[in-house]
Amino acid sequence: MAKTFTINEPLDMHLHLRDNDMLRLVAPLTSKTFSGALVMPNLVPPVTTKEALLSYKNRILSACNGDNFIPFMTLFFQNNYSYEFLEDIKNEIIGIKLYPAGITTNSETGVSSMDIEVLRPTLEIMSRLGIPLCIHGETNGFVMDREKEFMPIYESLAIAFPDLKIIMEHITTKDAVELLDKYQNLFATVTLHHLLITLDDLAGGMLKPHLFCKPIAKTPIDRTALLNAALKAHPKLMFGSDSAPHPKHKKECCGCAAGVFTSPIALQVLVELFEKHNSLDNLNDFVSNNAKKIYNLNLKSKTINLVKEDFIVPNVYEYKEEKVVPMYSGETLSWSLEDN
Ligand SMILES: NC(=O)N[C@@H](CC(=O)O)C(=O)O
Ligand SMILES: [Zn+2]
Ligand SMILES: [Zn+2]
Repeated sequence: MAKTFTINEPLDMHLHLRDNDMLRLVAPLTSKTFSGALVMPNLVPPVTTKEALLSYKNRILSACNGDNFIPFMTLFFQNNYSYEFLEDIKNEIIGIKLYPAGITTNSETGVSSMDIEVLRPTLEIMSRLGIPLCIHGETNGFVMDREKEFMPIYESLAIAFPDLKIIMEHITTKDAVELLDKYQNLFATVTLHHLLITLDDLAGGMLKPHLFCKPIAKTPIDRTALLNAALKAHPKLMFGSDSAPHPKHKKECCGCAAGVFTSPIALQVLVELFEKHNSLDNLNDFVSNNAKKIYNLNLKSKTINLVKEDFIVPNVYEYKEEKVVPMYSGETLSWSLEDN
């Protein structure tokens, strides 16, 4: 008999759903298997108004085929948000996402300075209203050092705003894992791919554009630290795939866009990984319970069964003119979704 594993209310706490046909293509691949996901606001233009946020949420829901799925919406951080605006939008959002300008895909209108005094007015309002702050934490230094160089900024923010929940998004370093235990108000997401790959997988042999993302994959020491924290379901660490689809022609070209597309394989590979390390007992915490506690989420029940049967990852997912290549395209995974 096939071996099975059950995940209750899986959550993806860092997801890019894009818009238009790409949204129609990728949203069902998450809404089918996850109970909810924190949706990133880095559209072009970014989500900065209540109207844009609510209409994006409606477009997401209509792309989800009626699945039992909650898109947790985020707003793109700007320094000029007023108390009235944030109080009014508070119940529609799970958090606000801050990007240093130009540091990653569609972040051009992000903040041009991480100076605490510049950020203070908005962060004080968020702190008072209990709105979490999600951050893409990289400087514009040497690419392998960008996250490490951002650590003092996380520390200053954690100290200056003790009541503000700060989420270090898609952490990739041992330094970030260690910082989690230093400040009560610091939390983090980690992706699937950063638990699996290092810079070697991306660029050690033939260049693999589909593994290129920001922050870039780091060293074996970093990967081990991330993996150990995930496998023990560190209570301040949540699963956030950072599944970031880009059209195939924008990945397989000169000037490859940053982002790894993992939505359709995430749960299967997580089960495989946690099984391999004898940690399946912790997987429900890592992929659901930790996020529920950190963000105080109430969800409708949703049970996802996986079976130990081969799943051949499609070479490409397509809808109309859109084509997107998933991580592990064409490879065989050892776990599948039950109804696949
Ligand atoms: N991770 C990435 O490499 N890309 C993300 C943006 C982000 O999460 O930084 C995207 O939107 O494509
Ligand atoms: Zn990012
Ligand atoms: Zn992202």
